[in-house]
Amino acid sequence: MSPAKVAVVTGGNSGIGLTLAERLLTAHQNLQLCLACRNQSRAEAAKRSLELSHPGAKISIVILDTSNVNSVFQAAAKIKEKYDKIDYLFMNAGIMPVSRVHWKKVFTSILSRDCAHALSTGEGLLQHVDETTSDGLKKVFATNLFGHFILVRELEDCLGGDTTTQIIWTSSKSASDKYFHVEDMQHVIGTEPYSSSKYGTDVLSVAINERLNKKGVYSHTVSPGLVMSGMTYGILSDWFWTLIIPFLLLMRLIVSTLSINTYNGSEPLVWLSKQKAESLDPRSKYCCHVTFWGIPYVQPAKMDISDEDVNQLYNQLEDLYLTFKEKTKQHK
Ligand SMILES: NC(=O)C1=CN([C@@H]2O[C@H](COP(=O)(O)OP(=O)(O)OC[C@H]3O[C@@H](n4cnc5c(N)ncnc54)[C@H](OP(=O)(O)O)[C@@H]3O)[C@@H](O)[C@H]2O)C=CC1
Ligand SMILES: CC(C)CCC[C@@H](C)[C@H]1CC[C@H]2C3=C(CC[C@]12C)[C@@]1(C)CCC(=O)C[C@@H]1CC3
Repeated sequence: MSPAKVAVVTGGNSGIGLTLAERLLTAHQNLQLCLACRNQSRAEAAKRSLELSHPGAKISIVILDTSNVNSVFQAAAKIKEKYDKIDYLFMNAGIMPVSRVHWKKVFTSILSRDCAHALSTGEGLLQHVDETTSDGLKKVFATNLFGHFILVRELEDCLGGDTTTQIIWTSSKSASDKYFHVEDMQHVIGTEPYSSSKYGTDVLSVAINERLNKKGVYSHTVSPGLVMSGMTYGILSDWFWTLIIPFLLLMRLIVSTLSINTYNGSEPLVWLSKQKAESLDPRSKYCCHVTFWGIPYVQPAKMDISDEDVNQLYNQLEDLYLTFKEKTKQHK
C-alpha cells in the first residue's frame, strides 16, 4: 500500500471543494482528508456524505473562516496538532458577492464577437460588491487571498522537506491584470474585487514557487471554468440555470470552458495532484476545458505576470501578516 498522504481542502463542504474531496479519496489510496470549513454542521454533513461513498475513509474537520484572521491562526494551529506533514493544500474557499446582472451587456455580448470571452470570464456582465471585515480588511481579498496566505505561512513547517507538498489554488478565468493594482492589493478603489483577488492568487502562486521550491513546496493555480455551484446559484436562481443549461451545452460548440458540473470543474485540481510537481510550469494556469460531448481535459495557459508584482505583492502580504501576528501575540 502507498504511504498515507494528507490533503487539506478549504471550502471542502460544498461545490467544487466537496466534489474534489470525493475525487481525491477515489484517486489516492490511503489518503487522510482534512475539510477546512467555516460552518460545523455543513462540514459534518459533507463528512457524512464522503463516509457513505468511501466507508472507512480518514476524514477530519477543522473550523476555518478564511475571512477572519484569528480563525485562520487557530485553524492552522489545529491542523499542525493533527498532522506533521501536509502533502496537498487545496486553497479552494472563495466568494464572489454580486448585486446584479447587467442583462443588456449579457445579450449584446452573446450576440457579438465577444461571446466566447464574455461566457468564459464573465467580464463586464456582473455588478460586484464588497464589504469590510471586523479585521478592517476588504472581504473578498481576505476570503479569497489573504486568509489563504496566512494559512501557508502558518503551516510552512509542515510543508515540503523529504517529499514534496503541492499547494493548489482554485483561481479563475476572471483573474485579470486589468483589475489588479499591486499598490491597492485589497481592491479598495475599483469595482472588480473578485477578478483582482483571483489575479492576486495567481501572482502569489508564482511568488510561493520562487521562495519555497527549494524546500520542496510547489504551487499551481487552476481555472475550473463555469460551474453550477453555490456561487452561481447566488447570482441567479437554480430554476433559471436549469432552464438555460441546454443553451450553455450548445454554446460548448464555441466556448470550451463551460464545465457546468463540479466533476468537470474539479478535473484540473485532481489532475495536478497526480502529476510530478517538479515537472509542472510554475507560471501556467491549469484550465479546465470540456469537449462538446462533455469530456473534461486540462490545458495549461501561460500567465503574463511581472516580477515586480510578484515581489511587491508577497512583501505586502507578509507585512500585513506580521502585523496581525504581532497583534495576536499581544492578546495572548
Ligand atoms: N463556480 C464557478 O463557476 C467558479 C468557481 N471558482 C472558484 O471555485 C472555488 C469554489 O467555489 P464554488 O464551489 O464554485 O462555490 P461554492 O459557493 O459552492 O463553494 C465555496 C466554498 O467556499 C466556502 N467559503 C466561502 N467563504 C468562506 C470563508 N470565509 N471561510 C471558509 N470557507 C469559505 C463555502 O463555504 P459555505 O458552504 O460555508 O458557504 C463553500 O464551501 C472558489 O474559490 C471560486 O472562486 C472559480 C471559477 C469558476
Ligand atoms: C448564459 C446567459 C443566458 C446568462 C448568464 C449570464 C451570466 C450570469 C454568466 C455568463 C458567464 C458567467 C461566468 C461567471 C458567473 C456567471 C456568468 C457571468 C463566473 C464569473 C463565475 C465565477 C468565475 O470564477 C468565473 C465565471 C466566468 C463566467
